Amino acid sequence: MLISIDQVLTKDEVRQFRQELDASDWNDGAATAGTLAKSVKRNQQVADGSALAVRLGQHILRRLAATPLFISAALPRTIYPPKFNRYADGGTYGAHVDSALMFLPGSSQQMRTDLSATLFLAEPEEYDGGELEVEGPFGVQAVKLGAGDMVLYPSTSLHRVTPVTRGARVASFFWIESLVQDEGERTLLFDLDQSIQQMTPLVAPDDMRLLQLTGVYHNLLRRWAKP
Ligand SMILES: O=C(O)CCC(=O)C(=O)O
Ligand SMILES: [Fe+2]
Repeated sequence: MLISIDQVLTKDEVRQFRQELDASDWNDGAATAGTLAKSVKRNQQVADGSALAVRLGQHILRRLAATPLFISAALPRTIYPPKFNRYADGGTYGAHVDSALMFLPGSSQQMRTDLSATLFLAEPEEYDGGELEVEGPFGVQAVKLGAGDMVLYPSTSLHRVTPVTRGARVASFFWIESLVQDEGERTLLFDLDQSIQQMTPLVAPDDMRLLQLTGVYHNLLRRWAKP
C-alpha cells in the first residue's frame, strides 16, 4: 500500500531546506548504488554524513517522530538517516528494488528495509517528469507530491523515477525497518488504527465498542510486533 503524508515539512521549512541544498555540493548518485542499480541510476546526491545532510536529516526525523500518521503507518523500529537527491537534465532512476539489508552509516549494525520513503522538496510545477512509479498488486501507481509531502511504499516493490525533462526534482529519501515486518499485517494494523482514530471523537471515551476495538488493536500488535 502507498501512503501519502501531507506537510511533514511546512512550506517555510522546505524553503529553508532548499536554500541550503541548492547551494550545496552534489555528487554523482551512481557512486553509492549497488551493481545492478548503478546502470540505471542517473541523479545526484548530497554526500552522506556531510554536516548539511546530518542536520537536515535530524530535522526530518524529529518531525516524523511527531507525525501520528507516520507512526501508525510505519510502526518504525529503525529509520535510515535521511539522504538527499536531485534529478535534472534528463536525470532518472530506472526500475530497481532497494537492497533488503543496509548498514547504518559508520556502523556495523544492519537494518532491514521494510518501507521506502520519498519526501518531496520541490513543487510539482518546478519540473516535468520525475514521477515516482511504484509497481503494486493493482498495477503501477505514479506519485508526484507537493513540496513537504511524503510517500511511503513497501520496499519490496519495483520502482523507478521517470526522467526529469525540465527543472529539477529535489527530494529526501530513506528507509524504515518496521516493528511489523509483514506488509499485510502492517496494513491491517494501520487500517484498524485509522478507523479507531476516526471513531474516537464520535463516541463517549468509555464506549465499550471503542474500548474493545482498541483492545483488538493492541493485542494484534502484541502478536505481530517484533521489538
Ligand atoms: O528519488 C526517489 O524518489 C527514489 C529514490 C530511490 O528509489 C532510491 O534511491 O533507491
Ligand atoms: Fe529505490
